[in-house]
Amino acid sequence: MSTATDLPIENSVQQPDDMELTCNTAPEQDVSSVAEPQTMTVYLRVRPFSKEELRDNEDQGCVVIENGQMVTLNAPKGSATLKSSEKGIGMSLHKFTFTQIFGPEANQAELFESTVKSQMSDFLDGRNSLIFSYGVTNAGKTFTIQGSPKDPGILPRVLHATFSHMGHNQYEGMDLKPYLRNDAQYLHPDQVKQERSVKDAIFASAKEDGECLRTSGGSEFSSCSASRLSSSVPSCSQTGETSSPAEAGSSQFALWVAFFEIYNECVYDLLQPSLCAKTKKRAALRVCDDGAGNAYVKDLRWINIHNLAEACKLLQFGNKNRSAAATKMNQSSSRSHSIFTMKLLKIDDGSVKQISELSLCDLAGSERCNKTKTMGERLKEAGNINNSLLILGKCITALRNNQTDGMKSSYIPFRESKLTKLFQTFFCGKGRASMIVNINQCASTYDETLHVMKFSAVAKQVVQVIPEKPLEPLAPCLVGRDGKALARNAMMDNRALESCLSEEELLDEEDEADVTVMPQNELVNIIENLRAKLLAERRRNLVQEMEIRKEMGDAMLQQLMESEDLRTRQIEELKESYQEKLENTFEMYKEAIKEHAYQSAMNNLEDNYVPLDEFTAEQDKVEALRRRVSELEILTSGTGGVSAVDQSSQSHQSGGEDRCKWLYKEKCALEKMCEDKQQLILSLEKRLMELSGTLQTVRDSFLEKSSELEALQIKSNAQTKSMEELLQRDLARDMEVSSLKAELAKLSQKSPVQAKTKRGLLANIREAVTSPRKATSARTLRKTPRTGHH
Ligand SMILES: Nc1ncnc2c1ncn2[C@@H]1O[C@H](COP(=O)(O)OP(=O)(O)OP(=O)(O)O)[C@@H](O)[C@H]1O
Repeated sequence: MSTATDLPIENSVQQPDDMELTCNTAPEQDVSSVAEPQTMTVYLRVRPFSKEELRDNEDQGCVVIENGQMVTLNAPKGSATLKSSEKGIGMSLHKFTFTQIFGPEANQAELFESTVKSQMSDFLDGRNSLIFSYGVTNAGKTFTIQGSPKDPGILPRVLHATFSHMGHNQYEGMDLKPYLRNDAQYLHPDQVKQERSVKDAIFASAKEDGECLRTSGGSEFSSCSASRLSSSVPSCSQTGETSSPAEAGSSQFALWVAFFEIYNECVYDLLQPSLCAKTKKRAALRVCDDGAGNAYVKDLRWINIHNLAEACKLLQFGNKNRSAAATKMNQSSSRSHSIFTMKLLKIDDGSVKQISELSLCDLAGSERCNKTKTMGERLKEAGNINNSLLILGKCITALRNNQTDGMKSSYIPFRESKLTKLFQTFFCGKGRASMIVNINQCASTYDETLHVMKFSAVAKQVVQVIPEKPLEPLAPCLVGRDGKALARNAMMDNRALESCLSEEELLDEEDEADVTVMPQNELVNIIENLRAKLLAERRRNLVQEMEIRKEMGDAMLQQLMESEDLRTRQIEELKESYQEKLENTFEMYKEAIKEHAYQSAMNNLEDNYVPLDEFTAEQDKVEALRRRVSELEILTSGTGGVSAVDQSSQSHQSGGEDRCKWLYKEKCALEKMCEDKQQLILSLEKRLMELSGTLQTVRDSFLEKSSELEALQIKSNAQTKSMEELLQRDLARDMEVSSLKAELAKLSQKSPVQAKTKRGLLANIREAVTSPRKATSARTLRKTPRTGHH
């Protein structure tokens, strides 16, 4: 078994020729019992050339099957691939390996035996499976899935094997029916009746069509396949590959099938009887969510079948409804993805114990518009087909990328197409998917075939985790006749699904759950759960909010304290600076006052200057007077006690009293004088201050005036200069005038006419009046220029 080393589509184009694209090869492995992750199983089937193709020289050796697992693709002449490789872009030869390759000679039985059987076992053992065929149009996809009446494909063989497995243990009740995606429900007898009538109607219609088609020879698949299969194909139980009916014990089985197609992104039920009436427009079905993340087709018709013949009739009926539209490449080309789904209900004691699903999907052709020369409606179809295939490719690439790079979790666009939405569960651990790639060997479709091969190279790198036991959610939830759930496995393994889904997808509101079909108590439970979740979420949010608020409060407090500190420091600094400034100002004032006091003192000294002799004499006088005063004071104070002095100076008493009075008066006068002097000093000081102020003002104004004066001086200097210049010019002119006068005088002395002119205008007029001859000549003289002018 080789290892998976395939490169993604983008990279593989640039690989060197000798590099191989490989995939896991496990043809013989029974994967049903393996719980280990596996890469997706991808088979290749190469169909034989048709006569027309050989005639058209389509065989150019494009596809060379090297061995059971490897194939080489050689770009033929005229293909875009060859042209690109000639330009140095890409290469002309590509190698691919597959789980197993089936050449043109491989028949349907071989294919079934080697491919689908393991998944068949899964299905019969209660696990889900998906098989889809992929390839360009006309590559043999439908042939592989359905086959022909002579050569039945995988689907009839699966059905045959299933009925063989069920044997006689079929549940005949028809009152247990699949419900939603993985559940089952009990039906009322009325509902059972209804089911039967629907089935009969389909079979009646199929019978008519069968007759019609048989006569025209156009039927691809008919009930004759059933008889062919029954006679030629051994059942699984016969080959011992799956559990036999005996092993199933007392369990009974019910097989329900549905057949639908996805056409232009709309889901249509292929088992709707009304479809046979061609005038009626088909009703598109909705893809809903069952509440556990599984998509299902709402209102899809499920038919309970009991044998292969019934299954074949349904297939025939459904095929007729398929949107088979002619294209240039294949007149019977299917333009839709058709899905045939089987649901096997394992019933014990009248209740469903297990439900498994097996879907076979026949994808529409993967061709591109330019090849098919599609127009109008066909172009729209091609767009939708290619889009859903593109989304499938995207999903598979994203799955592979997420799996190869554990750190990566890119969005997987399952919800972007109906096809991938329905297949999603198979890629998320809820079932196994395998792919059968169909190719033709035609040179004309080489480029498309190469694209398909590259896609499959990516697909087979997708890892699937297949559980050993059936998954819990696959076990059914039984819904009673009243619509209430009868049993439910509480364990919902959403983890696997969530790991594949992005948050975006989980919150996708478009993904509507079909609540109308849910029983009431389940809805109540859902509401309760949601309420509990909401409460828990609110609580968590509240705690989170409180924590955030606390954090914010702490941060703000810290910030406030820091700013408070800063402000206190700033205030201290300001206080200090102001204090300093104040002290400086105070010192300045002190100095100024001192200076002023000194100046005042000096001025006073000058004013009150007294010569030294006078001052000494005066001082002596004052001293004498002071002595006398003190004597007198002694005398006056001791009048009563000192009788001796009284007696000795009795005669001088009256004179002393006078003297004392005088001295007292003198003293008072001196004190008054001192006081006056003091007042004078004060007033002088005041006056001095005023004068200083005035002086300052005068000085300021003086300075101002000086500067003005200076400016005026400069201006006047300039004016003086200009005046001087003018004067000089006048002087020069005067001199010129005087010289001219002198010259004139000289000339007048020489010529009398000139002198006469000098006499003035009045004298001239007078002279003209007195002398008519002269006046005429003067007139003549005045006229002359005028005449000359004319
Ligand atoms: N393995 C095969 N052996 C013989 N004939 C085959 C084989 N595979 C396909 N064919 C024939 O090739 C033709 C085209 O096959 P088929 O209709 O299955 O192609 P397809 O891929 O389903 O095309 P589309 O996508 O348009 O539906 C049919 O006539 C079919 O019988």
